[in-house]
Amino acid sequence: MAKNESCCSTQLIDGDGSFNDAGIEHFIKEVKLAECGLSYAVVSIMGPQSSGKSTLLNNLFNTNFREMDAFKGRSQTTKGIWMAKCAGIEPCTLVMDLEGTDGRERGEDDTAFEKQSALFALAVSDIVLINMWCHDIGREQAANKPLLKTVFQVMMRLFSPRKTTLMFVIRDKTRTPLENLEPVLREDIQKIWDSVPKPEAHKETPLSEFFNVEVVALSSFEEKEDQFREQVANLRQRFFHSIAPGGLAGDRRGVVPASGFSFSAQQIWKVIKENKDLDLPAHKVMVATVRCEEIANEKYAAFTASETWSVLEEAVQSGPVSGFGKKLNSVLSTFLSEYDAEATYFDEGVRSAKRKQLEDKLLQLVQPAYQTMLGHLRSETLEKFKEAFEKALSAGEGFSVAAHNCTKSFMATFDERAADAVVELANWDSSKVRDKLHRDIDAHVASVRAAKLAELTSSYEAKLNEALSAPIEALLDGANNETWPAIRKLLQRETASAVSGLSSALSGFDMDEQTKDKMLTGLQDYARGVVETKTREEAARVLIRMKDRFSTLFSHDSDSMPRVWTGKEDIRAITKTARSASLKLLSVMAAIRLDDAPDNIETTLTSALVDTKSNAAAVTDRSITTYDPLASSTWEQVPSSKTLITPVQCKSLWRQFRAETEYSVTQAISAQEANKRNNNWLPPPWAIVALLILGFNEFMTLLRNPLYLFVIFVGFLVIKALWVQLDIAGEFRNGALPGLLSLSTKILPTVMNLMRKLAEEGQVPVNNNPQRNAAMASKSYQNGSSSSDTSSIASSGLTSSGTGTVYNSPTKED
Ligand SMILES: Nc1nc2c(ncn2[C@@H]2O[C@H](COP(=O)(O)OP(=O)(O)OP(=O)(O)O)[C@@H](O)[C@H]2O)c(=O)[nH]1
Repeated sequence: MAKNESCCSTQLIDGDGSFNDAGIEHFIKEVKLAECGLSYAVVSIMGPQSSGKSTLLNNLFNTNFREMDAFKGRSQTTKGIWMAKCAGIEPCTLVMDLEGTDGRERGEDDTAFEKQSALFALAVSDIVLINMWCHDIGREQAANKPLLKTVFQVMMRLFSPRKTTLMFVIRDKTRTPLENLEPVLREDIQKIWDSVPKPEAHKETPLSEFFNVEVVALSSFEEKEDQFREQVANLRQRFFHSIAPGGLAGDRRGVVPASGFSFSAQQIWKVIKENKDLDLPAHKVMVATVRCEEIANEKYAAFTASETWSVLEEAVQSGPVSGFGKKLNSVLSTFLSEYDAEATYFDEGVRSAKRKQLEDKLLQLVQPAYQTMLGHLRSETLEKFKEAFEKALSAGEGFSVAAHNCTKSFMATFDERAADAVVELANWDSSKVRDKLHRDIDAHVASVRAAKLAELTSSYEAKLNEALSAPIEALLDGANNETWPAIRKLLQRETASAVSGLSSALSGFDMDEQTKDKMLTGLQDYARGVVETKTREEAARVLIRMKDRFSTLFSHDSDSMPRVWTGKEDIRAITKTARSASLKLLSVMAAIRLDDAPDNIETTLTSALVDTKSNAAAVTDRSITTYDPLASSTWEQVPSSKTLITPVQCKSLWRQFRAETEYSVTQAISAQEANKRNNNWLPPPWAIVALLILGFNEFMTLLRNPLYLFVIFVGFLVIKALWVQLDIAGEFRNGALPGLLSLSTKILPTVMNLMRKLAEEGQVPVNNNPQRNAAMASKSYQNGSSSSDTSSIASSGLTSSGTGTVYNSPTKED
C-alpha cells in the first residue's frame, strides 16, 4: 500500500521521543481544533507491530497513515506517534496511531517507549483501540498480554483518571461467534487487571471504574476485504457523536479545551518523559492556567493595539472626550468577552482568576487616561466657574449668593461629567478629584473675596482721603478756636458716611458680625489716621504758615489791601496782632485734638511767648529760679502720641519766627519814618495856597513882559547850574546848618569857575568852529542829562521815600 503523508496527518512524537511542537501547532491550526472548545474526541490505537493498525484507522476514519507494503514483508512502518483528523466525523475527532509493541527494531528489553506511549495515549485519549489477533484470545502467550499489562500499570500512575473506553478490536475473526469469544477475552483482561500491582487505595477497585471495555471483531482485511469494509463502516457509526452522554467518549470530566490540547499533550509528554507521576486534575489546572494566561495576554495585547483605545487615549491627552466612559466600557467589554469566549472551557477557578488579572491589567492601563480625563474635567470646570462667577458679580449679584449658586451649579456639572467618564468595570472613586475641585473653587472664591474686600476698603479709604485731606488743610490754614471742633465734625460726618457705605456694601458678603465690625473699625481708624497724618504734615510746615499769617496780617489792612506805612499806623499794635494770630496757629497745630479733651496749650504759649508783662518780667529777671513753662517735651493733659509740636519745639519755632519777622517790622518802621521826613520837606498846604494868591500879580507881570521872562529863565539856568555843581540837595541831607556852612565855603569858588567857563565860551565866535560847537553841545547835553539823572535819582529817592510802601512778600521774608 502506498505510503503518503497528507496535510491532515502529522508526527506528534518521533521515534526518539521528541515532541513535535511546531508540527502539532500547525496541525491544530489546520484542522481548526481551537474553535472546537470541548466538542472534540481523541482516539488512539495500540497493538502489536504490523497488526494492521494503520490499515484499520485509514479505513475507519478515512485517514492516510502510512501502512506497510504487504509485499515487502512485516517490518515496522509506524515510528513514534502520529496524529490525524478523522474525516467526516462529527464532532471533530483526532486519531493517534502509536508505534507497534513487541517491535523487533527496539529489542526485547526496550519497553520504555512502549510504556511511555501507552501512558500518553491513556492520558490524552477518550477512546483507546487495542488491536489484537483473534487467535491470541485465550492464549497464554498472546502478543497483546504484555501490552495490556502495561496499560493497566500505567493507568495506576494517573491520579483520578477519567473513564477511558478500551475498545478491543479483534482482527481476522474466525468462525467462532463474538458472543463466545468476548467472555474469554474479558476473562483474560480481568486476569491481567487482577495481576497488576495496585496502590493501596485501588487494591479493590474494579476494572470498570477505570475502563469502559468494548469488544468488536473484524474479518480479515486481506482475505475478506468486503466483509472487513462493511464491518468497519458499521464500527465507524459508533464514532459519530461519541461525546454525547452514553457515547464512546461519554466521560468528559478530564477533557482539556481544544485550544489547550497542543499545550496539554506537550506537557503530558514532558512529564512522562521525566518519569514523573501524572496528576491529571493538577495538569488540567496547569493547562488552564497557562492557556488562560495566554489568552489574557493575547487580549491585552489586542486591546493595546486596538484603534478604538489608541484614538481614545490620544484624544484624552488634548482635552475631555465626551462619552469617555461609554467608549472605554464598550472597548473593554469587547476584549473581556473575547477572553471569556476563548477561556470558557478551562477550569473555572483559573479562568476567573486570570480574567480578574486581565481586568486589573487593562484597568491599570486605562487608569492614567481616566485620571487625565478627570483632570481635564476639573480644570475646565474650574475655569468655567471662574468665568461664571465673574459674570455673576459683574451683573451685581451679591457675593455670597453668587459664590453659593456658582459653586453648586459647577459642582453638579462636574458630577454629571464625571459620571459620563465612569469606567463601570473599575468603579474608580472620583471623590478625590471632586474634593480638589471644591477646594480650588473655595480658594478662588476666597481670593476673589479678599480682593473685592480689599478693593472696597481701599475705595472707601480713597474717598475718605479725598473728603478729609483738602478740607483739613484749609481748616488748619485758617487755624482758630473753631478749627478742631470743625475737624472733629468733618471727621465724624465723613467717617459715618464711609462706614455706612462700606457696611451696606459688606452686606452681600455674608460675613460674621465680628469681622464686619473689625473692618468698619479699621475704616474709622483709617479716617483718624488721615486726619493725624494730614495734621502732622501741616505741623511740619507751621513756621511757614506762621510767617505767612504774620505777613498777611502785618502787610495788609482790614480790607486786605496792601498797607502803606504813612506814619499814622501803630506798628506795635499791628505787630502784636499779627504775632498773636501766628501764635494761635502754632497753638492749634501743637496737638491733635480729635477727642475734644481740654488742654492749656494756647494759654501756656500765650503766657510764655506773647504776654508782654510776663515776658518782660522774664527778660528782666534772669534768675535761675524763673519757671519756663515751655521747657518740656510734653504738654500737660496731652499724650505724646497726640503731640505734634512739643513745648520746646514751640519755643524754638517762636524764636525763629520772631527773628525772621523782625526784618519786616524794621522795614515798616524805616518806611514810616522816611515817609514822615518826606512829608516835612514840602510847605504846609495853607502856605502853598497863600503863595498862589499873593503872587498872582507878579506872575501876570512876568507873562506880559518877555524880557523879564528871559531874565528869569537865565536866572533859573544859573541857579540850576549852581544847584548841580554844589549838590545842594546832598549838602542838606545831613541837616540845614551843616549844609549852609558847607555851601558858604563852596559857593565863591564855584561861581568863579562858572564865570570863567562862560568867559571861555564867549571868546570863540559862534558857528566858527562847527566841531567845537558840536563838542560843546555834546558836553552841554551830557551835563544836562547828568543833572537830569541826578534829579531823577533824587526824585526817585524822594518817590521811594515818599511812597513809603513796603511790600513784605512772604518769599522775600522766607
Ligand atoms: N491478516 C491480516 N493482515 C492484515 C489485515 N489488515 C492489514 N493486514 C496486513 O498487515 C500488514 C501490516 O499492516 P499495517 O496496517 O501497516 O500494520 P501496522 O500495525 O500499522 O504496522 P506497524 O505500523 O508497523 O506497527 C499489511 O501488509 C497489511 O496488508 C488483516 O485484517 N488481516
